[in-house]
Amino acid sequence: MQPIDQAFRPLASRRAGALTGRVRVPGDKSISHRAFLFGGLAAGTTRISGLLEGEDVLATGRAMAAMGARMKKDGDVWIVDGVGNGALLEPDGVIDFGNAGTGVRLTMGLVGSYDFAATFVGDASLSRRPMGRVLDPLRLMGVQVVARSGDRLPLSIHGPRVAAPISYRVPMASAQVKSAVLLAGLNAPGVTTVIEPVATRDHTEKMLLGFGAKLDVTVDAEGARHIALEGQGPLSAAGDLTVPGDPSSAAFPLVAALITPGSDVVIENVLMNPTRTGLIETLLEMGASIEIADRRNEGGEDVADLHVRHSQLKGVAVPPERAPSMIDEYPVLAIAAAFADGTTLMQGLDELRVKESDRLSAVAKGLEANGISHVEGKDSLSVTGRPDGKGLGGGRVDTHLDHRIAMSFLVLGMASEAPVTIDDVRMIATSFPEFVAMMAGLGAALEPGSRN
Ligand SMILES: O=C(O)C1=C[C@@H](OP(=O)(O)O)[C@@H](O)[C@H](O)C1
Ligand SMILES: C=C(OP(=O)(O)O)C(=O)O
Repeated sequence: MQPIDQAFRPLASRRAGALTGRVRVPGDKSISHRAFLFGGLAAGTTRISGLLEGEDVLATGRAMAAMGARMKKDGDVWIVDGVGNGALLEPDGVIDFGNAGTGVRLTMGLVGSYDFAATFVGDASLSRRPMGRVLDPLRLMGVQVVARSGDRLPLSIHGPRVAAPISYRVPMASAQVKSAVLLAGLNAPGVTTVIEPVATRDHTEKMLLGFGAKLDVTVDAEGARHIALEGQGPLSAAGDLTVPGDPSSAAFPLVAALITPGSDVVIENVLMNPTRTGLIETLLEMGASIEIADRRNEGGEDVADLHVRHSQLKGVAVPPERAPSMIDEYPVLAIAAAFADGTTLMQGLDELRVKESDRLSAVAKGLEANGISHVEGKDSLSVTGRPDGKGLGGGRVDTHLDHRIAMSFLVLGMASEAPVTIDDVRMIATSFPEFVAMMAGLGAALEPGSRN
């Protein structure tokens, strides 16, 4: 049967020998969203280099422009003129965030403490994802919400005349929820505190400090982080801001090189913030040859060049407490595990069920279609590998509007015995528009696939 959406663009990936060369992945997606958000909010001009121009981040840029920020490009640099803290304008129309969970959740937080209405929509994937995790703390601050049942998009919010600062303990490991509450606190009088029992990526805290916010982080006896933000203070433009390479994008050429015999690849300028390096740690435990070269600090973040060579991997148990530092990397770790000697056990994966797709189920179905031995649990996945790749591949993978499922299974096809086809390549542009060209430049064979 023909797919209903005639625009689906299948892509096939087949084994074509070693991957070699030097590459630079695009800017970090989390930092790029925040660069547009904080640059658009802070008074003055912020010049952003290395910004990821993926669809998710551009949606955040458009949202900030709809609320009064001005942005333009000068060569490779984005120049953002912000409105000043507390001075966002009511958007005229509906704000469309497409596929972007980070974009919509952080922006809902940011505007939640404004006495105006804002309406948010997204694509079919985003409209299935839970928004209650952000709306619940916003309601405590006095925000009115009209949402589809189950707190899903499309939804409208209207902030109170004066938002109440709150102290909020984040019930799940989520940097998006932490950030949404802090951003709402920027326009509330007094101190808003987020208590984070499990540490997640810290870009919001670091960048808010860089923009001059008064923010204080302490750790209690149980190890929970308390992030206290003083609301309604001035935010001033950060001047020049450089976005380092995205470790979640680097994960794809990294795993592709590890599993494809003869490969030797350097990935330059990768963010090495410890809240983001769980995949590298895990792959090193699996026996990966990854040389972390030229560690340096750029704009307040550690970066390094990763020199990766094909390696014989072995299965490991990934500790569940590592999940927040590699949450977006489990799909591609499952592909690395398919080539490891023995079984790789991944636990603590409940959050994977509420990403762009139910990633636990999407990965398991993709592994199934390609002859990879695995067990899917409620919040776990174990994968048993075939180091020679024999008998692997030959399947067609449903990507469910999920860029990371698409890229992970294309990486599988680079080393499996039979080719792998994904149903649709388009979502890759949300986070890594250069992926297909970059991988082809390293020697991968990617070509249009058949529609059925
Ligand atoms: O704050 C961020 O920039 C992100 C946080 C994570 O989501 P959760 O907060 O839902 O874990 C991650 O999966 C997402 O890609 C980016
Ligand atoms: C989960 C992701 O993004 P988001 O939540 O921003 O859609 C991701 O990029 O893997």
